[in-house]
Order: sequence, then structure tokens, then C-alpha cells
Amino acid sequence: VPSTNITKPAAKHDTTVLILGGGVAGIIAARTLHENGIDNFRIIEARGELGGRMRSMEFGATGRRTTIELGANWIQGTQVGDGPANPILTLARKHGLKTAESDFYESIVTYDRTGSVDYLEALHDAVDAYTNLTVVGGGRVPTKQVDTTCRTGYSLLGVKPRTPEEMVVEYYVFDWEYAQTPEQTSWIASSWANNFTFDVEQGGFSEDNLLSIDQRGFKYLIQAEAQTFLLPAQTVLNATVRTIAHSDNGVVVTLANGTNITADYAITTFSLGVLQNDDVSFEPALPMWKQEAIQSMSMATYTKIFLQFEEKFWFDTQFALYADTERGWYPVWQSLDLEGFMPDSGVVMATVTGDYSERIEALSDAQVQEEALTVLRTMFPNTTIPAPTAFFFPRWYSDPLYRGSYSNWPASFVSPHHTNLRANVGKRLWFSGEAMSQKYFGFLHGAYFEGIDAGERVSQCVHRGGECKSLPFQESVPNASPYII
Ligand SMILES: Cc1cc2nc3c(=O)[nH]c(=O)nc-3n(C[C@H](O)[C@H](O)[C@H](O)COP(=O)(O)OP(=O)(O)OC[C@H]3O[C@@H](n4cnc5c(N)ncnc54)[C@H](O)[C@@H]3O)c2cc1C
Repeated sequence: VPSTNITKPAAKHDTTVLILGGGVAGIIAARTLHENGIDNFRIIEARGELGGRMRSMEFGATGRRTTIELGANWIQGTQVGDGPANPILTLARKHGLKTAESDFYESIVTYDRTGSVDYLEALHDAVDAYTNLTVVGGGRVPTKQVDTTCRTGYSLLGVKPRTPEEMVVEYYVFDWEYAQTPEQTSWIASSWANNFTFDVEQGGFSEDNLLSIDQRGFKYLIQAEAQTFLLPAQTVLNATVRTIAHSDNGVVVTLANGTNITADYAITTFSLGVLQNDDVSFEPALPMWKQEAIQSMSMATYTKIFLQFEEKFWFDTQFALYADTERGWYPVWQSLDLEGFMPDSGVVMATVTGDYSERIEALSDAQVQEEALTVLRTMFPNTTIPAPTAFFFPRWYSDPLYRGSYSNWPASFVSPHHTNLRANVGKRLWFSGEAMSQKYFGFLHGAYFEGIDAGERVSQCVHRGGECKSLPFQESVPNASPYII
């Protein structure tokens, strides 16, 4: 039941705008309010620091600690000449973030169940196949063809991986980015997500990926940006939201400790996973059109498994692939112990995604460590590999503050679903965050642009004395070609 505070029309609220979540979207929404002359807002954040899924930690044996990134690590798509810049790159430049260029397709070696085997040609074929997939997928937009999965797309283009090598190179080019399989992913939306970020001819930033190697953590850039405008009183840390009550008169947010905070408007930036899992409840419940949209988008999981060893025994490239007979089994290995990265750190990491992330989160650390070591011993049959000096992996999927890593667009998520996912509910409750971005879902820059958009819209509401320009929504999502049975 909403607090009586907000049912009284003239009630004075604690603040004008509550920004729920202190990740990139929340901080940029706050900055946008500030730029629009609105400083009567508060960011409510469950953790003890800002940054959200930009999250780092100190890792390694005593005396040999390195900052590792548990979440976002790359600026994906940078800038060509004076063309459009990824806004995360702009922040990185502004705040002097230390980065290194990732070379996914040249600084790489390949392994299979017998050890080192060169199948780089298959990798280059997979890169070409993926480029073709995104060009043809993108071409379905102007011709108004129905969406389908990337698996269908690949098959129509004659790409049908069967061998462990063919499967792992496809995995690397595809799943390692979307954190789900081609079967689970929209052909059309993944094509434009790729093109709008990486393809300069389609308005993208660039093909490049910059890895943060800054020992202050990648999060430093957004925390430093927050410092430029945010006052301590505008941030409430260690405050977990349990309930968001909304009505025509405002919102009441109830925290886990029982505190109520009232506001004229709320912008939630919680991850799609949080919205899907009822970690936060809405009163009244969100309308069905909103719930259908939330449950129809996918939350994917991308898991980095960090191992530190006394001595480096592995490849001298940035990346390595491991082709198992089981697609998705510890397929991508990334070395941080390299000149220009984190030399002498002794750190190598494996990545698993999607169902394999969910699988390992249900295992103990010791079990996952043993599986990862077994793979390394297969890759390096002539090396005696000791126990690591440190081991860690984050459990994004189980974490009630995230419930996964980032959103991914499935083929069954149609255009009106997206419209409904972004739409405000009533005039008081607004939605932001990476998953709401049509062009850049999943990316840091998606969260950034959605933060600006929500900040601008709510600023308008405030300046027009409650006359908001609502986003469109549809009560129900029709079938474009209904079945005749
Ligand atoms: C493993 C991983 C790798 C990634 N790699 C990249 C990459 O290389 N490049 C890239 O561009 N993007 C990457 N991403 C995606 C990127 O991190 C996200 O798109 C972006 O950080 C999302 O920002 P946001 O503000 O939308 O959400 P969030 O950062 O999730 O912000 C929401 C905030 O809400 C808080 N919160 C949640 N529930 C509650 C509650 N009940 N009460 C109070 N607070 C709550 C959370 O703690 C969080 O701080 C990666 C993400 C992960 C997890």
C-alpha cells in the first residue's frame, strides 16, 4: 500500500527525483538533471560505491596484487578521426584512464584436446562469416523481413559448424560478445548492435576495443565523472531498494532497513535481471504490457575466471582458444601477464558465458578451479602445472543486484516489446539502464545514452510542472501475421 504521503496532492516530497542505482546510467542521469538545473535528487545505491557493473577488485597472492575487472573491461568501438566518439572513450580521455589495445584476431593462438594446434584460418573464416551475418541481418530491416535467430542466419549463409574447431571459433566471434548462443540471439538486433558500435559506415565508433588496465579500476572513469558534479548529500550508499510505490502524485521508495523516501519522480536503472526476478517489487504491480516486455528480453551472463600462478607457462599472445568437443567448455583464455598489459602479474583468465556461466555458479570454487586446471593441462600436455596462487570468479547470475551480466535481444523480442520496455509507467516512474537501449543494449555506452535520455525526459517533467512527455507504449503486442488455424 503506498504511503499516505503521496496520495495527498500537495504533499511535499523528500526530494524531486530518486535515481535508483548508481551505475553508468544512474550517474549520467544525475549529471543530466544537474545540467538542467535540477540538483534536488538522490542516487540510491545498494553497494558501498558507485559504478555498478564497472566493478574491480584487488586479486592475487600477498605481495603480488593486481586490479582485475569483474565486469565491464573494454571500451568497445572508439573513434575514427573526428568521427563520432564512444562517450566512454571521451570519459576515459577526460579522466586519464590507462588502456591497452586488444587484438582479438591477430594476437591469438589455438589449442584443442591434443595441445597446440593451428586453426587460425578457421578463425579468420569465422570472422568473415560473422561480418556477412551482420550485413545480411542488418539488410532485413529496410526490407521489412521478420526476425529470426542468428543460428537461422548462419545456416542460411551456409555456415554450419560441426567440428570442435569450427564451434570454438564461432563461439569466440559470437557468444564471447553476446554471452549467449546464436540460437538465443536475434539476427536483426545483434546485427545492428554490432554495426552501430563497430561499423563506421553505419554510424559506429570504430572496430577497436580498448582494455582498461588502469590500476584504479575501469570504474575510476565514472567515479571521477561523478566527482565533477555530485555532492555527498546527493548519494545514499549501502541502501537496498525493496519496494517502489508509484501513483499520479509521486513515488515512495522503501529500503531494506524500512526507511521510506518520497519523491516526485523515480528513474530506475536496475538491471533487466533485477526487474525480471522480482528483487524489487512495484506497487501497484507493473502493468502486463510492461511485465511482458521485461520478461521477453534476455539477461545473459559473461563470467571471467581468474587464475594467478607463480610463474607464467602459457602463451605470449593476448588470447588463446581451446576447442573442446563440448561447445562452450572453457573456450577463451586471456593473458594479462604481457608487456603493455599487466606484466609479471601471473594472471591468466578463462571466460565462459550463458548456460555455462549459470552452470559454474552452481559449483564450488574448488570444482571450477579443478575444471579450469584440467583444461590448462590439456592445452599444455608437456608442462607440469601447479596449483594457482590465487583463484576467483564473480557470480553475476546469482547476485541479487544484477542477476546476470548484460541484456541480450532474443528473436522473439519484437519492436513493440522494446518500445514497452523503455516506456514510463504513469508520469512518475521512468526506466533507464543498458537494457533499454535499442542500438547499444549490453554496452556501457548504451547505459550512458539511456542515462542522458531519462535525465532529459524527467528534467522536462520537472520544468513543466508535471506535464511530462510520456514515451509511447502498446497495451498488447500484436502478431504482424496472425495465425489462421
Ligand atoms: C562481466 C561483464 C562484462 C562486461 N563487459 C563489458 C565491456 O567490456 N564493455 C562494455 O561496454 N560493457 C560491458 N559490460 C556491460 C556494462 O557493464 C553494462 O552495460 C553497464 O555497466 C550497465 O550500467 P547500468 O547503469 O545500466 O546498470 P548497473 O551498472 O547495473 O547499475 C545499476 C545499479 O543498481 C544497483 N542496484 C541493483 N539492485 C538494487 C537495489 N535493489 N537497491 C539499490 N541498488 C540496486 C546496482 O548495484 C548497480 O550499481 C559488461 C558487464 C559485465 C557484468
